[in-house]
Amino acid sequence: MFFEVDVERRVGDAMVACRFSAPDGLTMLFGPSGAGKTSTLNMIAGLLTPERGRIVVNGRTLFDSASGVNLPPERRGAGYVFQEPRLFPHLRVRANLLYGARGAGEELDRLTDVLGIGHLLARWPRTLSGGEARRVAIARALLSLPGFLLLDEPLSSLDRPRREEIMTVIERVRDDLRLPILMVTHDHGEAERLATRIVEI
Ligand SMILES: Nc1ncnc2c1ncn2[C@@H]1O[C@H](COP(=O)(O)OP(=O)(O)OP(=O)(O)O)[C@@H](O)[C@H]1O
Repeated sequence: MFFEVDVERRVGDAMVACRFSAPDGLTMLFGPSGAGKTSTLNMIAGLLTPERGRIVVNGRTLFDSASGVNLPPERRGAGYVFQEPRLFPHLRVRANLLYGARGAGEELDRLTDVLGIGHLLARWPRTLSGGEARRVAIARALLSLPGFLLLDEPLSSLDRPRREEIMTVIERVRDDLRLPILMVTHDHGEAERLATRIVEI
């Protein structure tokens, strides 16, 4: 089973509850603004602690309130592409990509090629467009050789040709690398095309 998630927690005034399991492929979290999609990703990444519940990814228990398991984020193996790219502003693009990278040099070359960011390596993050920064964030997450991917609206602020390219990258990660992927979107077309299963929240 790729994901077995059952979490609950109050966030501000809202009660966030999410429960699903996914045997394989890409799971799409779909729901209205404020429903708790980002909070759910944060709980799975270990950035927010559920009040109650259990998170198992690829057979590894990351969190279990009943038995007191709560792995720290760095031991969970998540590659997280946040809603905003969150690049380190004091590091050029190349250093951002290499931060936490565990892949070999060829992997950097291959990914920069696939994501069309090879010409940006010497730039500072503040000089990137929204779409460029997002592509760097996706490459950075993949270069850490994660055990699974959390993608929070990774295609927003991209133009149509670039969206197509990134969707192809995501499909490749889903089908060739067979990494468990949990992704958030508001877009029906994206959900239909990429999702193995859709979880309404
Ligand atoms: N730091 C915070 N303080 C108070 N309330 C918060 C905080 N962060 C989130 N919330 C509330 O928790 C609820 C869930 O937020 P969350 O960001 O997880 O929703 P979402 O489904 O990802 O929304 P969106 O699609 O707009 O990104 C919302 O009602 C939000 O207002």
